[in-house]
Amino acid sequence: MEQLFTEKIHDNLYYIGVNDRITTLFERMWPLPDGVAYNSYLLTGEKSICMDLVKDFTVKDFLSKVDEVLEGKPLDYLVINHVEPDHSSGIDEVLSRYPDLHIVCNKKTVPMLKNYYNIEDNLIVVGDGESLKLGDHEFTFYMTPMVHWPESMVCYEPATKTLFSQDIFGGFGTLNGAIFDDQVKFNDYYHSETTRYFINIVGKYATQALRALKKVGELDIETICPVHGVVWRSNPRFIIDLYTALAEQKTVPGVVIIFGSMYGNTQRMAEAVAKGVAEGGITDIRIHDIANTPQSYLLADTWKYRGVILGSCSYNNNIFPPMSFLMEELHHQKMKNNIWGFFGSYSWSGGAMKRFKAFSDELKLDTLSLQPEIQGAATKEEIEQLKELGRQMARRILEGDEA
Ligand SMILES: Cc1cc2nc3c(=O)[nH]c(=O)nc-3n(C[C@H](O)[C@H](O)[C@H](O)COP(=O)(O)O)c2cc1C
Repeated sequence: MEQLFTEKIHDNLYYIGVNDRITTLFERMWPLPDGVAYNSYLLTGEKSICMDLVKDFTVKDFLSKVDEVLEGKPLDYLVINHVEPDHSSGIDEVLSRYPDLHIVCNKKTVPMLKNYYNIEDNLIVVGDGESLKLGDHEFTFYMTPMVHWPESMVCYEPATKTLFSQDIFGGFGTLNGAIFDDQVKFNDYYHSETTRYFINIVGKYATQALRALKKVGELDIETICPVHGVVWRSNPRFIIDLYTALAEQKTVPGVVIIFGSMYGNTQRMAEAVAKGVAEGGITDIRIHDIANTPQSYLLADTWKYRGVILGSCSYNNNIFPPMSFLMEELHHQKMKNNIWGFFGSYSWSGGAMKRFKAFSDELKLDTLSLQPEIQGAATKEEIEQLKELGRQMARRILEGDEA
């Protein structure tokens, strides 16, 4: 069991979240090498109000924290900014402890609460830009649809300039004793875990995220309380700017090469391409074997690097299946700021290169003209061609930098 602690954020506002060090894959897909926190917040005063809940198996710790702050007083309201079960599946136990609890939500949340939890009573429905007084606290709600669920909203308390931002501004990683941005070395660890969280969870809704960030950016904010990751009390602008840069997909002038290879021939081709990229003057180059690297990190690097080069062997008249899965996810991401390169290998009638071409055409990708398709083991001349593909990519990236 984790060390239980609550933390005062300011007068009448407490952190009552929990760390999950047990779940190894977020949404059963995205690796959690250092767990994740489910943040929840408790406001006290004339009425007690909880902002979002926690995942069902952590609810016992959560309820202990509620007890610690409320000292036997009842919980009056629960604001559900987002129904995703990592923030709501503890609700049955919370309701059995506090049966008179009223739930504040929006109209899209109502059918979801019925659908997941058979909850229909004691609901207070708020709309976009609407204010609501609960005891001596007053909140304004803003809808942020599809960031990253349809019913997602944020809740702002003007009196304290506090934003309860649900998944927006969240990141992977537990909170290790400290909860505030000024208590952690954000750039050492949380930065990459926040970036990966954004790309894996929110990335495919980047357009909606930009819309939400614009709305939120107009508020006068002193504290941001997200449902994952650190609480921003010293420099909330930092996380707003980081999320905005991610939503705009600002790429760096480097190249990621992702290859799929069963017997090593395509891997050797990837090494030759990388050599060409390096010869072309690019210093930031990553190579991933698609079979060894979780999709989560592949998506993070394709989002990050301006140059993306995919290479694959053929498999049953098609492309290597893990590459097919990656392309399906990349299709959802709708990335706009990359330069793409492709190479394929085959032995008889091919398959990989056809898929790459269809992918590039369908998404109207900015693709390099040289697209080597190589039978079996690459010859000396073909290795030179692969290096030229790398050099072509480097030229495009560096030209772009000068422009
Ligand atoms: C199970 C399997 C299925 C394959 N399917 C095809 C295919 O449909 N068309 C083709 O041209 N080559 C096919 N190949 C051949 C490989 O694409 C070819 O051997 C390639 O050079 C393998 O590259 P690698 O050494 O990087 O794994 C297949 C190979 C295997 C083992």
